[in-house]
Amino acid sequence: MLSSQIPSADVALITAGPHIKAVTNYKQVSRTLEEFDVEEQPSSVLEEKFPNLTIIHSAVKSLHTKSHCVETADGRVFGYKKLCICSGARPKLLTQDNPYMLGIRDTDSAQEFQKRLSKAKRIVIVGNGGIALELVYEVEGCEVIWAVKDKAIGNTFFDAGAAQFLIPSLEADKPQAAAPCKRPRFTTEEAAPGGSHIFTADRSSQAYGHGPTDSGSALGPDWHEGIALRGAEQVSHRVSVEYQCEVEKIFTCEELHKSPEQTLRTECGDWPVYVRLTNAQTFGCDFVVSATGVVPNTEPFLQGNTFVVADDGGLQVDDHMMTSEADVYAAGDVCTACWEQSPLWQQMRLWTQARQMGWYAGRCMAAHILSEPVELDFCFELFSHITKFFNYKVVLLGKFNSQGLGPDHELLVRCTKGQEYVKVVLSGGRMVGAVLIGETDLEETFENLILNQMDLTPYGEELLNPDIDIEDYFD
Ligand SMILES: Cc1cc2nc3c(=O)[nH]c(=O)nc-3n(C[C@H](O)[C@H](O)[C@H](O)COP(=O)(O)OP(=O)(O)OC[C@H]3O[C@@H](n4cnc5c(N)ncnc54)[C@H](O)[C@@H]3O)c2cc1C
Ligand SMILES: NC(=O)C1=CN([C@@H]2O[C@H](COP(=O)(O)OP(=O)(O)OC[C@H]3O[C@@H](n4cnc5c(N)ncnc54)[C@H](OP(=O)(O)O)[C@@H]3O)[C@@H](O)[C@H]2O)C=CC1
Repeated sequence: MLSSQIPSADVALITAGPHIKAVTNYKQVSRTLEEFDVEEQPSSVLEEKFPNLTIIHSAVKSLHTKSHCVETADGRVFGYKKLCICSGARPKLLTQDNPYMLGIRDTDSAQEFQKRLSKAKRIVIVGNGGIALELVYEVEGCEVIWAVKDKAIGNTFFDAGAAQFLIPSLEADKPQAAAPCKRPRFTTEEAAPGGSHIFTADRSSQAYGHGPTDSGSALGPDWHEGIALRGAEQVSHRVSVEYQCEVEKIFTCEELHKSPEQTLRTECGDWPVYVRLTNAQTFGCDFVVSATGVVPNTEPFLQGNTFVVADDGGLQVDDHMMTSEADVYAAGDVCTACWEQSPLWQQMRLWTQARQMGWYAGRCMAAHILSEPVELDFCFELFSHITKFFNYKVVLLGKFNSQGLGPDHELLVRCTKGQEYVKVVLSGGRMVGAVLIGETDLEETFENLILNQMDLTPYGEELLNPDIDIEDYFD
């Protein structure tokens, strides 16, 4: 964006990773919904496209905001007029430096996971968000113990109703895999019918350890396509969910023998590592995956500077993506949106938002240089995300999980077992959020209803009547 907005300016992209990730097959699905792939591309492709762009492969070691320069690990110093920090995030592991604990973020950590999985008979996955949801569905040939601290699966994306809809997919055999990806999207250095029903719910809603200098870009959508996630056993799916529990202790047999706790010693068997959960169950396994969220990669930028950092560790940015330091912007997973937000948008650390923020930050930087006005982009009006879980298309809109809403909101749900799950969140009779699982074809209509804040009270439950063509209805 920056290179195209100011062709006369020198633009440098400094990256610690060996590859450049590019957005391909971009498709605007509706006003705010977008779909795209993420692929590695040689630096030369981008440099050819933008003659004013130089790509520098080295990690930033330090930032000197007063003198407006950055120093890279290979000893070079680059001055800047404007700087945008887009250093992403890294896995927030349960424990650091445990050889039996893995996080998944980039190509290298995904390959390490794949390698260890190929020899594994049982793994424990901790966490209840995006990565855990993907892994429990994709992993085959290995028993999976999934420890979640909530009452239902997928708390970051779903409520208990949607979780209930998805659970049978974990228990059934997986459908025949789709045509395999012709080529892997990422490389490493080395290898360049049930019946429909409708009801109104009640009113209360219900690996790693890489430092910043050796971290690669986060994997993109469909990262597991093209890599086999198969363990050492002849089983398809075998997932046991341990609800409402956290990890109390992770230990090896050797540690156990030295332990004064007699009771624990009896739990020792042939597994390399053991996980004791707060529900008093202990599981031996080959390794543990900590899929417990991310921490923004801010380290090399903080020292000697006075950035205001948000509670979640991200660099605070205003509605122009500016940090508290002059001429320094931030976008993507590393930043925390601290402007007065639209009541229908919230930040989630996702590809979609990283792309939108990067694009908007580029526009803001250019506008500031050219002394032009710039307004907060429309994409921040409404939260929207398209993804896939358990082989279902998933669309999330607005306050899809009733985030921040008081008790006076209403949920409408329509569910057809094995086919679709549709949930609408209404506040004061107006639609403020929706979860669409399956091929519902409702995203555009619901997006419009959320954006135009039409009073839907007269329609009541008819809103989700499967016999009414809602698209026609609101045309
Ligand atoms: C396994 C997995 C699956 C995911 N699936 C999805 C999905 O399906 N849909 C979705 O929307 N989101 C998904 N995400 C989230 C998404 O990948 C991230 O939100 C997104 O990549 C953030 O983009 P970013 O540019 O801010 O950070 P990143 O993609 O992490 O890029 C940060 C870049 O900064 C570089 N860097 C870091 N420190 C330095 C330094 N000191 N000097 C120089 N360079 C540095 C890194 O090398 C990297 O290139 C997934 C994440 C993971 C881990
Ligand atoms: N398809 C998609 O859109 C995908 C998106 N992603 C993104 O990639 C990033 C990394 O994914 P992921 O690591 O799954 O992060 P998420 O933020 O999605 O989920 C983290 C999960 O771990 C839980 N958790 C946090 N701390 C602990 C703990 N100490 N013990 C047990 N559970 C804990 C969180 O609970 P709580 O919320 O209560 O803190 C939450 O359920 C995220 O930004 C995610 O949005 C990843 C994969 C797929």
